[in-house]
This record gives sequence, C-alpha cells and structure tokens, in this order.
Amino acid sequence: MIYTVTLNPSIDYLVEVENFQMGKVNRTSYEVKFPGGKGINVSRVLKRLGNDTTAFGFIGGQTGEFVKRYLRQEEIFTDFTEIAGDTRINIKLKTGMETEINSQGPVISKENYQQLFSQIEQLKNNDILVLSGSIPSSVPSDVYESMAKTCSDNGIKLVVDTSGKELLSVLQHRPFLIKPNHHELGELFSTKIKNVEDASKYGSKLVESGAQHVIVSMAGSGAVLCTDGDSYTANVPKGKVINSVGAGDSMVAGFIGTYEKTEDIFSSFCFSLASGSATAFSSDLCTLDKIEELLPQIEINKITGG
Ligand SMILES: Nc1ncnc2c1ncn2[C@@H]1O[C@H](COP(=O)(O)OP(=O)(O)OP(=O)(O)O)[C@@H](O)[C@H]1O
Ligand SMILES: O=P(O)(O)OC[C@@]1(O)O[C@H](CO)[C@@H](O)[C@@H]1O
Repeated sequence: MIYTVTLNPSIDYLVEVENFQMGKVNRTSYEVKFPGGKGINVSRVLKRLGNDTTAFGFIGGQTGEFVKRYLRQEEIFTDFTEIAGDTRINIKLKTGMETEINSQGPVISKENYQQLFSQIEQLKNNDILVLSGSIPSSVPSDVYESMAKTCSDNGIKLVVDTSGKELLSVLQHRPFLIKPNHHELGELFSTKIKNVEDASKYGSKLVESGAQHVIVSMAGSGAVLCTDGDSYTANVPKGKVINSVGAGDSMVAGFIGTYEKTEDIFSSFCFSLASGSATAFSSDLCTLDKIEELLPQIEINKITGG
C-alpha cells in the first residue's frame, strides 16, 4: 500500500480572470474547487493509475469536509487526523499567467501530531510512504526527518518531495525517491541549474548523499533521473499547458505507481513525465487515458559521463 502524508491539505480554488487589473474589482470567467495538498494530489493520481493508496494528514472544519467528501466520491481511502481548526483554502489565479496564494493553514496541537506520528509507526515492511508539501509552523520542523528515520528503521520505502533543509535532512535515511525541481536543486547548492548536465551533476550529489533515485524536473525542458552512478534525461511531450498545479505531484505518483507494479525504473521514469505533462495539459489532475496518450512521445537518453 502507498501512504501519503499531507500535513497542510487545502481546497484549491482555481479562478480565471480575463483582463485582470491589480487594485480593481475583478470578476471571474471560470472557477472550480479541488481538494489539494501535495500528498492528496499524489493519492488522487495513484488511484487513477490503479494503485492502492491511503491519504494521511490533518483535516478540519467545513473545508475539511469538502476535501473528505470529494476524496470519498473518488473512492480514495483516507485516514485523516481530525483537528479543531479549518483546512486552508489556496487560491490559484489564472490571468494569462499562474499566480498562487497558499494560506498558512490551521494550528496543529501536540496531541494531533502524536496521533499522526503513531500512524506512521504502524506502517509495515514494503509499504511506501510519500511525504510532501509544506510543514505547518505549529508542527516540529524536523517532522520529515523523524518520519524518515521511522521508515528506515521499519523497512518502509520513503518518497520525499520537499525543498531546502527539510530535504537535506532526510538523505541520511536513504529515501527511495526525491523530486526537486531545478530551482529547488539549484538552491541546495547556491547555484543555477541551466541545463540537463547541471541537473545531472547536482542531482548525482544527492545520490552520493543517500538518495536512491533523484528526479530533477525542469518544467517544459524535461527531467533528469539520477541513480547510483548513472543519469538519464527524458523530454516532455508536446501540448498546451492549461494548469500546472499538481504536475510535480503527478510525476511522483507516476513514478512510484509504475514502480510498485513493474520494479522498472525506466518505465517508471517515462510514466512520471507523461503523468506530469498530462496534468499540465488538463484543468484537473491527469487521467490514465491522457497519460497513455502522451507516453509514446517520451524518450529516455543516457547522459554520457553522467
Ligand atoms: N511546458 C510544459 N510542457 C510539457 N510538460 C510540462 C510543461 N511544464 C510542466 N510540465 C510537466 O510538469 C512536470 C513538473 O513541472 P515542474 O518541473 O515545474 O515541477 P514542479 O515545480 O514540482 O511542479 P508544480 O508546478 O506542480 O509545482 C514536468 O516534468 C512536465 O512533465
Ligand atoms: O503550501 P504547500 O504545501 O507547499 O503547497 C500546497 C499546494 O500548492 O501544492 C499542491 C500542488 O503541488 C496544491 O494542491 C496545493 O495548493
């Protein structure tokens, strides 16, 4: 079973405004609400790929009820920790460009934190745990490191999609997969990732530091996969970007969902790219049909000297 943790779920409120004017009253031309938060997105895509998944995380209030109801309709298992505060609302504003306003989210009590942590302690050998998204300020900032240690002690495959020192802190626990984008990778090494060679060079350093697989996503410029000693690049398929919210989460789901079925890192990498782009080309997250339509366009090449 693949478990996801979303410490700060959301309702993603997508609004489209034509001729947007700062400081004026603007009216929407389209609006829609989706359950959000990175782990929840991973679970939603995994379900569409046919993998068993359960979503963990903190949930509360009417907004939390919306998230739970939506996931129930999609027949996604959840085992959320109920909290006193309200699940946040994140605004995704489309005005010709994409602007995101992510809220801080509710306060999490020590008891709530303990409840979630004990769920992680109960996972079994061969389960997969995905940790992704921001950490609420009321939760210990080393939560990912603590959960990573529990996974490594109990033989659980760990996937982490975060950035900065939280990402660095989990490397000692040998995560199965991490997926920084090229900006996040650059920030870790105080540099700019300009091309696949840079992505391979710095992604490989994260492998040396403990990650088993590193996918560096580079938006429309493809992605790089670094594994023990080797690096590979893959292109993205052609298409019109409609909404990139959740594209990175779809890549994570595409990789681990395929790996769980095939144990083949190359088909998992192809599926990862196709899933990311299928989401970028859709208004909601990707569907299996859309992924399969894009899959033949993806080509993997070994990076020589990588
Ligand atoms: N212009 C594009 N054309 C095709 N695919 C794209 C494009 N932009 C993004 N994607 C898809 O989305 C994936 C993730 O993009 P990106 O590198 O921006 O990751 P991210 O920052 O984690 O994403 P997110 O927008 O979810 O935060 C890419 O690997 C690709 O599959
Ligand atoms: O505030 P965080 O936790 O960093 O990111 C939250 C978020 O932007 O990530 C998802 C897309 O990846 C959205 O569903 C959600 O709104």
